[in-house]
Amino acid sequence: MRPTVAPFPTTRLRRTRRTAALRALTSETTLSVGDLIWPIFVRAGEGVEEPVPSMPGVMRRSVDLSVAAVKEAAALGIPAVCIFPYTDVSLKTELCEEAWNPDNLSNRLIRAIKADVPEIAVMTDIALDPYNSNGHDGIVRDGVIVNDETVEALVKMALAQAEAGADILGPSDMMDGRIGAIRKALEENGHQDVTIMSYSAKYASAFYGPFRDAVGASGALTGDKKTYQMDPANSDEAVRLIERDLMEGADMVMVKPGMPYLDICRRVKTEFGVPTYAYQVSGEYAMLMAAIQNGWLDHDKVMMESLMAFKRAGCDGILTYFAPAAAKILNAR
Ligand SMILES: NCc1[nH]cc(CCC(=O)O)c1CC(=O)O
Repeated sequence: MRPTVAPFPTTRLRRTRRTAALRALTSETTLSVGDLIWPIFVRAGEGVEEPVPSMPGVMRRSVDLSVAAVKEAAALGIPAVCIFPYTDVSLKTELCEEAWNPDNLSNRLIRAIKADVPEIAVMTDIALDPYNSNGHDGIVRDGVIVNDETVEALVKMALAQAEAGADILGPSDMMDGRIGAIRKALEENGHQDVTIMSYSAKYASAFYGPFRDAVGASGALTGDKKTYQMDPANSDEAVRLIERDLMEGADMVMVKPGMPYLDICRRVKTEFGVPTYAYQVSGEYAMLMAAIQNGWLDHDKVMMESLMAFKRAGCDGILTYFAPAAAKILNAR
């Protein structure tokens, strides 16, 4: 499509920008509460709420207070939350067994939410990093992140989460073959209606730093994640990964990080037309909040503009730490 423009002054593009009513009529994209997925951090204890220093406004909460927060999110109309556990170092091992413990923090929170706030969709994270003494998303053998053995572990993790009642599984590990293996296991174990949102195009990014603080994985990580996460230079490879994951049984696909990768979002939506999501990650949030706290950017305006940009780029939804704040503004309109 090529928009046509007659020569000035026949066309004056400012005409449709003159009033709020005309701007509303010509607005091409909408952002609504239904587009938001809220990532939350859960920790052990009861009645505990502690701030994540590198993510101003973001908390780690114990299961009871997480449920209360999720209840508020549901009341705001937010359709989904995504759970990330802050795991005590004593539970981290080289084989990451805690990842598929039916009673680990994350699985306990899934059950608690499903019991108290059944209407909200619960999304999970499938990767070994919160449980790995090496801080990697996969099992490490002789310094190598081994693919196939990791996939077996991820399948066990996925089944435990489905068993706990998760609605959306989110494999974020970037191993090869994991979507197919998880889909097959779900089909074989009576979980045919559980959806998978694959972190298909996940880049080896410097923007995940604050998240690794939030889940307590920063100290543990040796080296980087470049042998499994993508090279930020690549775009064609993202298209191959998306197609591969769709063929293996992903229902929804994700691009991550978000703002620096909107070209990838647009390309994925245009080429496949599937439910497409982006993750506005911890570093993007921290970057905006740091400028906001310095008085250099306006919180509400920059938050809403950044979220609208995802919609304009073709995303159907956004994982964002701003979800409750954005929902409040959208509901007040
Ligand atoms: N595999 C774990 C995972 N799931 C989501 C994020 C990052 C989220 C964020 O930065 O907000 C990460 C970190 C990583 O891959 O190192």
